[in-house]
Amino acid sequence: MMTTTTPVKAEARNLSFFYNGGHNAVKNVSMPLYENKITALIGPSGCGKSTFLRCFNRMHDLYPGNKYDGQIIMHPDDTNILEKNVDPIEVRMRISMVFQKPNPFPKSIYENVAYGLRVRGETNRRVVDDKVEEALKGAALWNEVKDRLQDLAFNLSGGQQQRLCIARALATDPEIMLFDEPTSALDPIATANIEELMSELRNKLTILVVTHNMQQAARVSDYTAYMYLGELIEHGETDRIFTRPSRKETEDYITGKFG
Ligand SMILES: Nc1ncnc2c1ncn2[C@@H]1O[C@H](COP(=O)(O)OP(=O)(O)OP(=O)(O)O)[C@@H](O)[C@H]1O
Repeated sequence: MMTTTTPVKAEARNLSFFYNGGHNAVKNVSMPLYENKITALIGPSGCGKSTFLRCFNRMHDLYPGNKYDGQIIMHPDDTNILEKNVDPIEVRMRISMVFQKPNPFPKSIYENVAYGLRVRGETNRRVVDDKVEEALKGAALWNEVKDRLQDLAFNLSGGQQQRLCIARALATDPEIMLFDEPTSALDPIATANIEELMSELRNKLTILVVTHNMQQAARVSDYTAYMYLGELIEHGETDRIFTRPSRKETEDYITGKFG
């Protein structure tokens, strides 16, 4: 049984985010990500789920004029990853991201997975080989690609490409993985594979996943957060959120009366 003593891996503290021009897409959100747990973010289109998720790996830094307010604290080191003096590249090694559509680089399967290690400056061939193998195994793709590591990544199926992107994200040993609607471009079988993989990955890292699919949130997550108009309406254990939500807005959304 889960208890309130579950360790917190990271937490948003009074986090707000403003897009260039001032649009306030995330409003004063405080929320924990429990360690070795999957937290699902649900809510109607445009409520700020992706914006919130992208704060965790400083994706918004890539566009000038965007502004964060508040903190995202990583534990156990208590680093506020939004601090100006924290290197966003390092943050992205610790907190990696998998996107909605598989987005492999126009490189070989091997080089896709080795990418983060090369960025880190790893040149030892043996070390890179081992890491690539480990990451592909971690992403349940090794058996399918071990004899064709030099093939172009684009030759893989959509579901394989998404697992390759997970392997690429795993290669730098992240502590947290962010998934932004990771299965919305995939068929039901590839979706089931990714969901199973997420459940396994939870044993070694912490996951935050945005999903439109409430069945998916109920199936894969330990905690669920419901967002609306940039605000966090409710956060709690998934079983409770889906059976006994404490806010009327959450109930209306999950029962399909709204959104
Ligand atoms: N690059 C951007 N510049 C300005 N506003 C943006 C930008 N991206 C998103 N927004 C706005 O921020 C708000 C939140 O968008 P966001 O994509 O985070 O919502 P979402 O809940 O993930 O939606 P969806 O489920 O449709 O993906 C929306 O009002 C959106 O129009």
